Amino acid sequence: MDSPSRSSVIVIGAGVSGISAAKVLAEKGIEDLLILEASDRIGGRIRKENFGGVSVELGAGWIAGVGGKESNPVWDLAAKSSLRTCFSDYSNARYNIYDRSGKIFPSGIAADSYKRAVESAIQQLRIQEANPCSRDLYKVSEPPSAPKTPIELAIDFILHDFEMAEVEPISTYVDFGEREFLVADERGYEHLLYKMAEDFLFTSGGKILDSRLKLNKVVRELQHSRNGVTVITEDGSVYDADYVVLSVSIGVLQSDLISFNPSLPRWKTEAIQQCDVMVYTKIFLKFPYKFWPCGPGKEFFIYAHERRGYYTFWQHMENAYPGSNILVVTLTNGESKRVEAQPDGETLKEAMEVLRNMFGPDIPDATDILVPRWYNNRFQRGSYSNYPIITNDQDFHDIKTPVGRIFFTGEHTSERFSGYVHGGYLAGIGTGKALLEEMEKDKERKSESQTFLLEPLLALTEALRDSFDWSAVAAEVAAAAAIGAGSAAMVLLIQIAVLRIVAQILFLCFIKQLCFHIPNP
Ligand SMILES: Cc1cc2nc3c(=O)[nH]c(=O)nc-3n(C[C@H](O)[C@H](O)[C@H](O)COP(=O)(O)OP(=O)(O)OC[C@H]3O[C@@H](n4cnc5c(N)ncnc54)[C@H](O)[C@@H]3O)c2cc1C
Repeated sequence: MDSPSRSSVIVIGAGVSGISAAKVLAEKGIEDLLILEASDRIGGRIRKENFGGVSVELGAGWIAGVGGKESNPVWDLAAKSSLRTCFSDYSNARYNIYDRSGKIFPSGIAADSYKRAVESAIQQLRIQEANPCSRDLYKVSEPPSAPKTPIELAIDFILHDFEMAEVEPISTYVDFGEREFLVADERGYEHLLYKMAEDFLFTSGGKILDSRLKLNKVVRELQHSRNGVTVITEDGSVYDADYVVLSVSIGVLQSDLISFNPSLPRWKTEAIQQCDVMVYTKIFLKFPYKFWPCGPGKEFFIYAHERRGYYTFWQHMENAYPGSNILVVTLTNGESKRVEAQPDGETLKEAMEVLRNMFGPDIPDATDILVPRWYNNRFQRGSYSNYPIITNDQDFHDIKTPVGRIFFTGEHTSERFSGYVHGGYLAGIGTGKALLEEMEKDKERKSESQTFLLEPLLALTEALRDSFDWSAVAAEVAAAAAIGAGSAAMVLLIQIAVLRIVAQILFLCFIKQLCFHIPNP
């Protein structure tokens, strides 16, 4: 447990948005800045792990949105940090759709089904654009019309759960581009965060600056008032700050991990509850050798099953790490939650059965499996925010609007890029700047109100002091003495005189106090 301390700003969460907000503040000279992170590492949903001899990305893996008119800032950071990436195009997956007997659907059938599914999704979008009140009509994993055949189900899953560009309302997005690059670097995607933070969170020897970043600090309560915020962590530590930047995920905001005292206003809690949370799970399987096709256009393949999203989307890691013999299968939402709740051995059995359906009974067993659990992680509660495709501007506005001295950031507060690393990065920068402006305004308000009110109040104090008639009090006391010692009248007069002096002193003290504690207007 730490002893109480006070900072100008406390940032809660050391994911990409928390770090980018903190960087903006640190660069503008906010020295007493503190980051509190619940887990034992920085990165949040950017997380690498060593598996099967290479670094695999359990969370974000792609730098999405490259090659357009505007430059994606995360792509720029990656270039500056010499992060190794490889081009990755999962739209090719549509030509590698396997049925349950291991046959690949002829490309004509696949292309036709795909075209029909895209057209139907776009048609739904148009209906929704014309009738924005029906926003609940169209949500991921609630396909507008229920497709019947396994191939249609598989395509529908790919289109909606992977939000492929064809069905996104592109008009609302700044064009960072449609190309995607897979991070293939042993240092992991998180290397970008270490690079971002190296100037202000680490010593020159690479050690964490304990005065700036505290790990394993699970924030449980925020007590806030117009004068500041008190942050209380699970281990009983108490930290005071003028402002807090809260960068935890939308899933955490929807959970009861952090309580607010006083409670958040209704407009805020309603906006938070409006947003869906997507669960997206990449399961990694290590094999003794390759048995899947590996040529150009074969990085991704799809399994068409009558159960939507059942081990549908597969990728091999030969492009990123040749010779690694690793396959990745992606599950989402209901299937993710189901798999998170069962032992990994069960998941391995299911995945092997699917692979044997596609590639025959003689393929080798996987030698290792890695199943991330984003939904059951109480510091995440899901993978990323998933706003219904047509979302009311007011919801975005309310989700990021500060409540008193608590500022909200995170990928879910990014209107144009929610769900993405660059969304989190840009949201953090935006929140850092907004907070700096607020701090500046606060300073101006304080000095204005002080010069505005302080001077007249001080003048009033002086005038009262000067106008106090000491000689009249002395005369009253002398007159009382003349009337005669011991008389009741004299005692009364002396009491009145003393009371007047005490009242005057108290009044002067009160005015002085008032001058120095003028609250913010
Ligand atoms: C499986 C998966 C795949 C993804 N794929 C991609 C992709 O390919 N490309 C892409 O651009 N994006 C992808 N994303 C999304 C991307 O990872 C996120 O949008 C982004 O990393 C979110 O950053 P953030 O700072 O908003 O939140 P986070 O990274 O979640 O940071 C919040 C931090 O707050 C901490 N925290 C939570 N509660 C508390 C508490 N009570 N007290 C203190 N600290 C707390 C958490 O531990 C965490 O470190 C993926 C995400 C997942 C999970």
